[in-house]
Amino acid sequence: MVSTSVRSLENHSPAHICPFDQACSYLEWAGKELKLDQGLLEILSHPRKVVTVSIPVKLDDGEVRVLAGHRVQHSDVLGPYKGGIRYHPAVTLREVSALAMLMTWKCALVGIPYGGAKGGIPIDPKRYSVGELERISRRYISELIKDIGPAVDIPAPDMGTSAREMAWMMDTYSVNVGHAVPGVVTGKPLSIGGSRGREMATGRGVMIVVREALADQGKSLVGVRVVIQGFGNVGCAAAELLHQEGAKVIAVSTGAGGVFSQTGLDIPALKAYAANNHKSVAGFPQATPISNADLLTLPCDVLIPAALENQITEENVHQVKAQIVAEAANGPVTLEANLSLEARGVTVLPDILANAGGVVVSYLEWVQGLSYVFWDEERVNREMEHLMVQAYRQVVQQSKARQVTLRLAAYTLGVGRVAQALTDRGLYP
Ligand SMILES: NC(=O)C1=CN([C@@H]2O[C@H](COP(=O)(O)OP(=O)(O)OC[C@H]3O[C@@H](n4cnc5c(N)ncnc54)[C@H](OP(=O)(O)O)[C@@H]3O)[C@@H](O)[C@H]2O)C=CC1
Ligand SMILES: O=C(O)CCC(=O)C(=O)O
Repeated sequence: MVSTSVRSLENHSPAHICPFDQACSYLEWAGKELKLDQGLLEILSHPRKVVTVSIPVKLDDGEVRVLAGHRVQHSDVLGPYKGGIRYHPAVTLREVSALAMLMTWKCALVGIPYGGAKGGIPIDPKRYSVGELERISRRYISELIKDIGPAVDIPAPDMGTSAREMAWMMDTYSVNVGHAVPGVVTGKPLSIGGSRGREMATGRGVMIVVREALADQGKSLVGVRVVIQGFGNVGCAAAELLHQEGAKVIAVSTGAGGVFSQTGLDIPALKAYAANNHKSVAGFPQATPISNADLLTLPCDVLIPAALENQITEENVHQVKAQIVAEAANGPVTLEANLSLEARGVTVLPDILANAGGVVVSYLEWVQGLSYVFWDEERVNREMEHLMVQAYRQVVQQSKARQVTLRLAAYTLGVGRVAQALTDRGLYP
């Protein structure tokens, strides 16, 4: 019944493309390729649990506002629910449900023992003070106290949240249960059991997967022209690491617009500039301003959407000129646009593979916490790289074996593993 309610909710997605319908379409595509029973697909297209809580918050000026806080738990067939928490004005229950489903396939694909979940609050964090954000985060987690835990559901950062919010959430959970429980969230500060390497992990995973895809085409990262939409946790780390490896990052953007340089941007200087400019890249010297729409259609070798879903659609896909599209964001390319890119021979590195570095290091953080042994950054990066390269290779192998694109290969692996586990556990038929 829960999923019926998710499916019947109105879509308020900005581009009028429903992220949950998109996620279900990708699932149906994989299910068809795997010849899964309709009943099994029906189970997989329904989140197991959907929670929406009210978050009353007293603002600094004395006004009381009641916010909605969502947590969608899609599947726990392979292990505890796992997935980030998003603070963004466009958050809806359907979007969170889509992102929760993607987490399930992602964890299964990279072989970590988790299910999938996601959370979100429809707010623009830039419009709230630090004190207000702390009150919102603490109340949200208090309301979800019975639904989360280190063996039940483990949140992490996503858009608009970071180690700071995870620390507040870990503290609130711990105070409620009466003792410190670092394992209830990942992406925490190092001081309370976070892992070295987590902050850069998603961007590092993107760099690794792009590097492997280029190597399969007989190329290296050196001199490759890269365009990145989004300069937050993921986009900035990807830019920095690709720049370090010799790639030429020619354009990046934030919500307010982007900057472009034909000869390549000085990424360390741009990072420092954005840090002092409210995280915006606008006005960066020695670069030309560019709109987000134009940035997506720049001639380049690698295009990395690292912001929101539904950025490459039927409307603009024919103008995309990249040879490789690496989905650092979740769901940035619609199914129709993906088919169009694939038909033109563009290599699409799908989200559940390309951005899995974050959840992989979250897993390594959880493992370190449970064993009370913490690793140096070199070891974390090595273990992560091993899992990412292994997943990439499995996707390539599946693509060859089934004669399908990397997208369908990744989805058949992720969905197929969850379907197998569901059957083995006796949950189906
Ligand atoms: N954090 C993580 O570990 C992981 C994140 N992801 C995914 O990566 C994506 C980005 O997440 P993350 O980097 O953490 O989020 P952040 O909040 O750290 O950064 C988001 C970036 O995207 C920009 N942005 C927002 N809207 C637009 C827009 N319409 N056009 C261009 N840029 C825009 C923001 O700019 P501004 O500040 O102006 O709004 C900001 O630079 C999301 O899809 C997320 O789900 C996936 C796996 C793990
Ligand atoms: O690190 C995590 O647990 C989740 C990261 C995430 O939300 C994602 O991969 O989309």
